[in-house]
Amino acid sequence: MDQSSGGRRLTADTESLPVDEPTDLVSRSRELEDVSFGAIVDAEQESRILWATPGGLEVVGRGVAVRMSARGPDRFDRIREQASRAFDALDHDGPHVARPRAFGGFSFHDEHEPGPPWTGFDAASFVVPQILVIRSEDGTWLTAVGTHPEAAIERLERWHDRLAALPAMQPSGTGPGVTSTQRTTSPADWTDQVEAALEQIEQGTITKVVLAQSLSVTLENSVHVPGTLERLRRQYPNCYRFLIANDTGGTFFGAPPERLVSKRDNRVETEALAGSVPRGETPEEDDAHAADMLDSEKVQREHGLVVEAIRNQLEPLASELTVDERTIRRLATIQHLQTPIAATLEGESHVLEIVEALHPTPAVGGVPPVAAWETIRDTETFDRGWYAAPVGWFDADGDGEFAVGLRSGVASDDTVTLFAGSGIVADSDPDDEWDEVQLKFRPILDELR
Ligand SMILES: C=C(O[C@H]1C=CC=C(C(=O)O)[C@@H]1O)C(=O)O
Repeated sequence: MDQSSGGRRLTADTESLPVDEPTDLVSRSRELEDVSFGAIVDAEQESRILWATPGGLEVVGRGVAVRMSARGPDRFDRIREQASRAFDALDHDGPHVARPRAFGGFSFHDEHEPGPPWTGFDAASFVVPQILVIRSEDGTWLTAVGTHPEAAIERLERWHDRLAALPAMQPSGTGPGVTSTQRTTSPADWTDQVEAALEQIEQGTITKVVLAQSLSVTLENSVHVPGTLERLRRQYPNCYRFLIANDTGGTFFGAPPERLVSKRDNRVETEALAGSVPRGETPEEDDAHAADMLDSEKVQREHGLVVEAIRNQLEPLASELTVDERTIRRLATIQHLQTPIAATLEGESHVLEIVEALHPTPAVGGVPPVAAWETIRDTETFDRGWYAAPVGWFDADGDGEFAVGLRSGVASDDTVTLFAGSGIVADSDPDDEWDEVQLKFRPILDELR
């Protein structure tokens, strides 16, 4: 079975596919002349993905060879079970860089029920696309995935011809224009929310919580997400870029600065990214803001909580763990405090196990995690959906890479809903935190204007 429209659905509650039935995924690859990635994902009502890393890997995918989805607290395990059914008998003929991967992500919390603007975004959902174009230092590759060799080869050849007919370059265009914006949280509500969180911090229920806001942006014209991402690439070249479009019309996209995890064999790299100051108008002003952040006891404490939580989560899985020096991460509109963290895994782990262990770090959740989540749930008046949650890919070996879905928005029709948050610790000032959240809306908002 190899349906062009839906692919095989491996949902957690589908009992018709026995757990141990090997599925026979076949993939075939061939090298390509360069093609326009934007043009490949420029389709409507079809599942599409785009993934690009600061390290230089870029992937676009179309169609669904296999779909995996799950809900509930064991959603990470359920996806892994479905992945092993899909990938165990994989027959890939092509270089390693061109291998098939499953792309997707998770909602922030496992209680998530998809509804507008998150229609079609389950608590966990991944696809192995039927067509992948992969660009890296090893060249540009086209990979076709099917359920038997003839189908994969036929698809490969058909798409090779089709891509040759596409423009090699596509203009990235201009923003669609903003008609109006609507906040979920007024400045007065925000002050109340932050003060209530500060009270909880004083009482000792929590030490840190990341509170977020959402901003619904009504557009003059519908947004062209691939073009928006191309413009974001120029502004934020050292950030991830992603697009996940499901076949019901919703597209989650963004340019997050934060890596949740990358895993290759037994090597894991992650980071703590927390603490923010604006960019300055001049290099001197930039440096002064950065120096303020380095000197701030409050920011150091806020950041330290993230480093400690990541260390505690990774240590039981690692034979060696290194925490690097804190540095300044400078982006076009904001600067952050960043600590790279790396580990060698003790045994064999799937990247999804690491994702599960780390998410949510206190850079997007809080300390302690359960009480912080309760504060988020009781405070925020909107659904975080996939905002601030893991988004990325894994392969048949259990390797993969995930970013944190920040500096992001979900687009449908003429609306994009943006999300941004900020870490609240003792001594946080509601007005400063408000300003910080507005800065974090800017990457996407600036490209929509
Ligand atoms: C929660 C967000 O940012 C996180 C990442 C970097 C700095 C952060 C901060 O300083 O609060 C946040 O932890 C967001 O962008 O919505």
